[in-house]
Amino acid sequence: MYPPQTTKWMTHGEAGLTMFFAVMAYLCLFAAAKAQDTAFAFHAALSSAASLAAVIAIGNRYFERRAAWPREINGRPNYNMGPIKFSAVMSVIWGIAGFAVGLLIASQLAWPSLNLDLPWTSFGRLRPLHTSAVIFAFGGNVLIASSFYVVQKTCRSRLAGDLAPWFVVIGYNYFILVAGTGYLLGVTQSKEYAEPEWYADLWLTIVWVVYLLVFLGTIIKRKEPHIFVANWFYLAFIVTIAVLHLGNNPAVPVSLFGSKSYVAWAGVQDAMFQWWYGHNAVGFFLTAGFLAIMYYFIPKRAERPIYSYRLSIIHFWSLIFLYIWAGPHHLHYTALPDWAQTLGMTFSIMLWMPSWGGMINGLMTLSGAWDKLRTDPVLRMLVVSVAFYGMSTFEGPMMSIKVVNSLSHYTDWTIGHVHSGALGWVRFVSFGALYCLVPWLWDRKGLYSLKLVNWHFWIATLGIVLYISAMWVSGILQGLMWRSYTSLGFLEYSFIESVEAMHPFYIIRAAGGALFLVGSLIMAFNLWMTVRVAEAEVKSPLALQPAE
Ligand code: HEM
Ligand code: HEM
Ligand SMILES: [Cu+2]
Repeated sequence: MYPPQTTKWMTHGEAGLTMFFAVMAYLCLFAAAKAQDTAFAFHAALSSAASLAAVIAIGNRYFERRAAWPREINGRPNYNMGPIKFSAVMSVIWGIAGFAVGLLIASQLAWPSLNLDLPWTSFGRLRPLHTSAVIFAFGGNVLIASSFYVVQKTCRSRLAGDLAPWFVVIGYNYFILVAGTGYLLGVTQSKEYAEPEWYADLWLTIVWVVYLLVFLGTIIKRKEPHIFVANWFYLAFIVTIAVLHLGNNPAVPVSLFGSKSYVAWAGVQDAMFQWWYGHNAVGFFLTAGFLAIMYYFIPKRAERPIYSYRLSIIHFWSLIFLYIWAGPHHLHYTALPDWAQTLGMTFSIMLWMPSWGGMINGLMTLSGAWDKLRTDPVLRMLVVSVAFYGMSTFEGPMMSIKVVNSLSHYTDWTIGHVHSGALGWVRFVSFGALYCLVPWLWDRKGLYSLKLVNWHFWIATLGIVLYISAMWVSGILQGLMWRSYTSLGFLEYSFIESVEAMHPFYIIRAAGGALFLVGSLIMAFNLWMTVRVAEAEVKSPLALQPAE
């Protein structure tokens, strides 16, 4: 916090960060000069420029800010909303980019000539760009923005740290920029959902630790005795992602000045680490974090208390305990010992129960307010997301059963499962949260247009239905074609015949993706107009300015 006197001083954070970035600017410039490959040179030069920009930005902020800020505004803590606004805007931008790349790779699978015969635009490089953009860039920003909002409001305390929250949101988005441009340039450590190379991983580690400190610090100085359940889910998300990131990514760089590294683990241990990570990234990034959103935004929007607070606590502990063990269901029928596969399957089946407990808790929160589904499309989006959550957490345990997996694995069925969770659950709950957050953050009475939310809802829902039903049919068809034998024991179909059979479904999927993208453009327009023209919340002209 700023010292109370009116003479202006640099805070420890401002001075420390300025020095840190000044040193970084120099070191990165040095690394760029010594670089062994062009991608590394590019990233080092970019980081040097970014560090310099950070020094200038911190200096500017110091000269322009006041000497001291009020601790309270109208009897409420001086909440820090600036970094949240930044993250919310970034999430929409990345979301649209990620969906557009999704549509492009979907079209490439239908019409391979769209690969353009260039390395930068090939499916292999664009696919991780898509997955990282939608999961980490869109999803990550929604999670950071909403967690910073929820933790402040439910703890009734301003975000811990002064520059630290800004460091988290800008640092995180810088990580995404480095990761994404790296994929296009062919930099990857070839671990799914953990593709960024060692230097990007190190940077993310620093950012993530600061994120944890800001979140914990805010909880520690809370004025509310109770820690609301959403914060438990956010905390599990932050802590577990840190552990997963550290466990999956130890690597030895070939050179300190080159992008290539070799992962420390080898063979089946590497596979196990990778899917312990991959599965729990689903469990703690795509599930726990968004469940936190569910537990705050649905009650808030429906103006009802959580159906059962006790169930939410049981939901929390059982979910985090069971998720951690289920990773081996990604490695059925591989070199992984059979007992480990069976363990993964068993825990996956058990996982169905807490998942549905959470779903029921979310849906039943609407008891007594069901009529709002008719009038409030934002609430409808939130509730339908929970229904999709229920659907994909029924499908997942089913697919983890070994005999079912022997059909579904390697096929589009998995892709369908992913997108029913990703589009139906993760995206819809995020859209709902953004529709709530933007008017709150910019002090608007409401959204620019609820009608447009309604259009978004129906267009996107149609897109999801087209996407996942096409993948179910093509996945099962693929699986059955691959395992069908003639009476003489030969394979009935060549592989290329199964590829040909997919063509119509890939077109349907691309159409579904296009609809989903159109829906999100409608959302971006609506949110933009909300900030620009929607009626502002009436404020007293004497109201104090919040510190951002
Ligand atoms: C416009 C919407 C979208 C389209 C058209 C789309 C399309 C695709 C395509 C074509 C693939 C590659 C499938 C393959 O390799 O056979 C893919 C993979 C993937 N997408 Fe999307 N996607 C969309 C939105 C999303 C969203 C919102 C998420 C969010 C969380 C997501 C997460 C993933 C993941 C995790 C994979 C990898 C799946 C796996 O390896 O099993 N996608 N997507
Ligand atoms: C109880 C909950 C769940 C269980 C037990 C479960 C189980 C499974 C299984 C068995 C697979 C297929 C593995 C394979 O054959 O390769 C899978 C893949 C996947 N699931 Fe789930 N799932 C659950 C929920 C979810 C949810 C809610 C999401 C998304 C938000 C999700 C995202 C994914 C992704 C991204 C993959 C693809 C991983 C890859 O191969 O790249 N899952 N899941
Ligand atoms: Cu899994």
